[in-house]
Amino acid sequence: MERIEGMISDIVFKNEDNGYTIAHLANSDNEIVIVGCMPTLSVGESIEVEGKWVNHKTYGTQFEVNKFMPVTPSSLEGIYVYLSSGMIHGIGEKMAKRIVDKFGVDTLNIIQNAPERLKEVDGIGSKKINQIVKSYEENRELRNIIIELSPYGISPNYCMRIYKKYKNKAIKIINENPYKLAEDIRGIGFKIADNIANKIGIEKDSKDRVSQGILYTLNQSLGNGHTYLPKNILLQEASKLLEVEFTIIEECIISLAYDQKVHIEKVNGEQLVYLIPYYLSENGVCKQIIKLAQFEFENLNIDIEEEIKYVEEENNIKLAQNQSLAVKEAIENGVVIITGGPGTGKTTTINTIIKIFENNKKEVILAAPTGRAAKRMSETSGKEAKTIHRLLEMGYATDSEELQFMKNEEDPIAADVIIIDEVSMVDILLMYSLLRAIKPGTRVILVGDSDQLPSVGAGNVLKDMIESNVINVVRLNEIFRQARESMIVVNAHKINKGEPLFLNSKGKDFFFLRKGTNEEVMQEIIGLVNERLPKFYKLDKLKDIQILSSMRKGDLGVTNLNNELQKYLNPPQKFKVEENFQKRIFRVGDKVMQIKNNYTKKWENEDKSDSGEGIYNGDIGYIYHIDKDNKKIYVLFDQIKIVDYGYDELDELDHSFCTTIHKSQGSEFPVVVIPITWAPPMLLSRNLLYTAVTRAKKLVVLVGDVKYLEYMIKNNRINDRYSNLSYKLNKFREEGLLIK
Ligand SMILES: Nc1ncnc2c1ncn2[C@@H]1O[C@H](COP(=O)(O)OP(=O)(O)OP(=O)(O)O)[C@@H](O)[C@H]1O
Repeated sequence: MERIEGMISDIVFKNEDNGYTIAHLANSDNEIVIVGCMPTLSVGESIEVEGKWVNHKTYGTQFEVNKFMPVTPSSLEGIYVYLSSGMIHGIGEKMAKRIVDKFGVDTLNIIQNAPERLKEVDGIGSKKINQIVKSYEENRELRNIIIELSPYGISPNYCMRIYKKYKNKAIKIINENPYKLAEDIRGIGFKIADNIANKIGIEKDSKDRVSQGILYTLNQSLGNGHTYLPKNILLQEASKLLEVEFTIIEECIISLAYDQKVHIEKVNGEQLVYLIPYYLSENGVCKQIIKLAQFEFENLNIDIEEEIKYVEEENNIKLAQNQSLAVKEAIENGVVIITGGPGTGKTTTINTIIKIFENNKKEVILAAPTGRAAKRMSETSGKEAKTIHRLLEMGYATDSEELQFMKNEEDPIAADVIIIDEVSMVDILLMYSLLRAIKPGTRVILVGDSDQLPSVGAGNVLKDMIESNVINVVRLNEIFRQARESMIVVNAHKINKGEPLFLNSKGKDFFFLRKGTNEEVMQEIIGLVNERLPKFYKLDKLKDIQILSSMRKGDLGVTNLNNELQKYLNPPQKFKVEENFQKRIFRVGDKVMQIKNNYTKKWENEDKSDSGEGIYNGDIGYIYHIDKDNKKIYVLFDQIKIVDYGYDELDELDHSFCTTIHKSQGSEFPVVVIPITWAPPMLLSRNLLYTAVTRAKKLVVLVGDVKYLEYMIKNNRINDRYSNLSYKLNKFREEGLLIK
């Protein structure tokens, strides 16, 4: 039996007769679906459930509840979480437990009114008491948040997140607009915010509530990649959420449009509703691409054929017809897209383009959407490549607390040619930020593989641009001899075409190991990564091998795989310091991943002779040192960058012995191991398999049941995204604004 604690964020179904309930339970790790007899459950309630994971044929992985019990936020657990949260200097988890064991519910009262009594706890002397009292005072705001929000069922853990986000403005913000919590705090949904609003006395059909519900619905849809929602879909979704009539929602949509919070666009008689930044970005991308593409360049006075020949001789290759075409298009046009799968010569083409421009004294700048993709581009081109964020000089403007791009139309990037790699990962907002910072006259070359997973953020930018037929596109479709020898490359192309794969050819680099149950798959993966692969291929088990899973939850999901793999790949040892944090163990030597962009996170090398800023979503590092006294974990990224994380920043780190396929986008690893087992159909998709397989450079090992592999190859149901970019590019062209 497993136990999970969390807060009820949604009740999906309740049978009033027998109490059978389906609900969402959210905690700091994730949100899960729980099912069982829980007749008294209400949204916002903190509970602990006991039961087991099951796979439902239609609804996927669920937690079947045997027993559930309420957790009162002001209970000992709450006080313990508050004390051990890292907010109170001088108290760690063990000390917090000793204090709570000693004083129980009276703990906070003792700290405030009789701190001397803390001496009754082992390990606390006068110095520590002073520290505790001082930070207790400093934490007045957090305490107030806990007191104020506890009655709404918000646990201290969430209070801490709220505090971290809003600091001392928290109470004011929540009282003015409790719905902001749903937008800003991971794990708090609209329903919980709505619960607070309800208790504050906000009416069900009040304009504020309905407007917030509409904005929330649109914000949620961004998570599915949509840049807008058709009005009829928005009405349905919002009325499900708000339980009010369509007419009220419609009125509020109009008034939101009037207040310039949303934009309503009519397309072929249908109304589409956008959040403003997404509307501006979609239009902005169209306009800017047009300007860049329409620019009439002065003749470079070069013989392109000769230039290509020169580079070919220098590198002892002969470009394929489409590679030469790509080079020509790049030289003659303001904008070109070069697309192709693995091994089709994108890198070779980019390098030829760079050489020709540089031979002609043109300044070429390279960039990619992630740190890892930029690093790889630097390695393959031998020339510095930046992240797009760095290229756009993300930073703080004077008098502003918001991070923004310093490069824009007023201060554009100075370059003759800008080449962007891995464009499939660029979302609509970033594409607009990039294009608006490029002045007409600069050539833009966008390179990517449109069959990879689309960007995490909204939009389907690369695919839409290609499908629009408005921008010059060169498709590289020849797989070169050298690449053809790799079954990884050959099979990747087969996956794309929906064909059966070549598996287990002797001496090759693509294997499928058949295993039946989840337990067998798990044991096989552990055996492979811990012993057989490192021994046979002389690999470093942590650095060279990456396990990728399509899911977070379940036996073979990322969370569980990480827990299991940690036991084998970095087991506890006497000299290895470790720290428990929210049910996870962080241990020196652990492989970890930064899970959100942190543009201002500082790093230094060991002797402090080099330093910089920025650790990005998906960056992988290793725990290097844990300083328990100062509550800090030091992580080493890229072999030189040492970054310290306070215990209150550990929600930015995940273990990464195994990561999701989504997070692996833009990265490459020598060896990739992927469990292939049952998962919800949307996670058994062709492009997820394609992205996972193409991350490997030397070896792919799939472990599981071949029937799911076959299902994935056939399942080409790409989750459609609402995006209007392709349509708009065409519209502009029809109106004569774009000369192809
Ligand atoms: N015109 C060519 N003639 C012969 N070999 C080529 C040619 N172009 C590329 N190759 C070779 O084909 C292989 C794949 O090329 P390249 O690395 O440029 O492709 P890519 O599309 O960037 O691949 P990936 O996405 O897998 O990195 C390399 O070994 C490269 O040397």
